[in-house]
Parts: sequence; structure tokens; C-alpha cells
Amino acid sequence: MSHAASFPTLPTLPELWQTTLGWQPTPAQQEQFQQLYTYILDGNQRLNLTRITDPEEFWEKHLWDSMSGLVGVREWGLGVSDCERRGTLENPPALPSSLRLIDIGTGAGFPGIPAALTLPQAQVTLLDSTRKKLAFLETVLVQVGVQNAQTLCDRAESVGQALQHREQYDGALLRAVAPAAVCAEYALPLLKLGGVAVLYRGQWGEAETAALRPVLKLLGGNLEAIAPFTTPISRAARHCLYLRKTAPTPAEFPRPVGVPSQKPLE
Ligand SMILES: C[S@@+](CC[C@H](N)C(=O)[O-])C[C@H]1O[C@@H](n2cnc3c(N)ncnc32)[C@H](O)[C@@H]1O
Repeated sequence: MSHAASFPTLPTLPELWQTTLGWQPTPAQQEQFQQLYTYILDGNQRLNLTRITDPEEFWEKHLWDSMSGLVGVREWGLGVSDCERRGTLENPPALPSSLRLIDIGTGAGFPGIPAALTLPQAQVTLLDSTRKKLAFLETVLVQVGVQNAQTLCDRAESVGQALQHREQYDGALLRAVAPAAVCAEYALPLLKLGGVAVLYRGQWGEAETAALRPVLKLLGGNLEAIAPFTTPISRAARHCLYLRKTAPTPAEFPRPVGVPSQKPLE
């Protein structure tokens, strides 16, 4: 890396983590967040990875935002087909000891890399169709010492039809990838029964919920929870949607590459 010393330091903000998400990184995780930030800033000089480079903005819009959906994962459980086992933040359901997660459209590694760093029991697949971003992420994983994540260069539509991936994941994460109905078509085929997809959305309202429900029914999913958040610094609205897979997804989904986004299910 060039000029490592010239990169800014991330804020730590332990109280803000704690009061907003009931969680805060350990000192080792904080150090890894700092390394991740530094390597992404460095990579940004060659690749167009993210517009968010200011330390406070990076903390809020990449790290805090990624963790907002993962804290919910702790609460709602993953790979738990019996919804009775759903827990609370104080009394979370046990996560499976080997958890398989897929970050669909990971881009610069969000939320997948924070997931790998903070869920050591998970194996995280970072899926994206852009090879040069993934080649960069592979170096970042080595540099930051992330051993429980690997990259996969493909389209979500193809991966969802591949035997080695279909119905293999306990959880799927999707942030800033596509409209909710498209995300659902990408994610649900990949989940085991009982698995959960976390859709990171900005504004979200009842009309969107009403439009999404029939799509989920087609795909074998159920909208189990919507967690509203306000980002702690810029006070913007966020909603994390938790989609539970409750029935096998029909074989026709996901449809061929490009079709889900060109003709979203309704
Ligand atoms: C706007 S970026 C978001 C990246 C990251 N999730 C984040 O929130 O910072 C969307 C990413 O999704 C990837 N993507 C979009 N559609 C995809 C598909 N069908 N299969 C795989 N990757 C896809 C793009 O290549 C891009 O890197």
C-alpha cells in the first residue's frame, strides 16, 4: 500500500454503537475496521469502489449501516426453521455453529466483510459480477486477516440455479443492489428452509410492503420483520427487512440473467 501513514483514522464512537445497536466492536474488530478503511481508501485511488471516504461518513454509511442489519440477524436468528425459537437482543437464539452467509452484490465488501469480521462462526461468500472489485477484495481479505470469507464472481441469477449454491445458505445480505422484489428473487432460491435474507433499504412504507408480499409468496418467503433505524449522525431513515424462507422456491426462479431486473415479479 502507498503512503499508509497518510490515511485518516476512523472514529470509534463506542457509546453510539451501544446506544443505537446494543453492540460495539471489540478493540481487535475496531482495528480491523480501521485496516479495512485504509485499504479501501488506497484501492479507491485505482478503482472506483466508493464515494464515501470521509472517516465519519465511512463509519456511519458503511460500518454502522452494515452492522444495523447484522444486529437484527442476532435477534431474529438464521437457519431457524422453527420460528418459535426467535429470540430477543437480550436472549438471542443460538446461531448455527457453522453459518453460511452470502452477500449478494457485495461491491466494496459491504455488508459482507463486517459480517465476516464480527460473526466468526460464519463462512461468508462475497458475490459480485464485477471481477476487478473481487480481485481487490481478495487482497483486502488477506491484508485484514479475514479467513472466513471468500469471493465468488458470477451473477446472482446464475448462482441461484447452481446446485452447489441453491438452498445452501443460512442467510443472505443485500444492500444497494436492486429493488426489493428483485433482491427477493436473487436471495430466496439460495436460502435453506428457515434461512433469512436481510434487505437493507432506505425509506420504506406500507405500500412497498403490500407490493412485496405477493412476490414473496411466489418465491416461498415471508416478510418476518421490518426494523426501522435512523442513522446516528446524519439522521437518515433506514429499514432492514427480514425475509424468512418458509417453502421451497419453485425451480423457475431466479429467472435467466437480466430478467429479474427487467421484469420484476409483482
Ligand atoms: C451499488 S453496489 C452496492 C455494493 C455494496 N452492497 C454496498 O452496499 O456498498 C451494487 C453491486 O451489486 C452488483 N450486482 C448488481 N446486480 C448483480 C447481480 N445480478 N449479480 C451479482 N452482482 C450484482 C454490482 O456489480 C455492484 O458491485
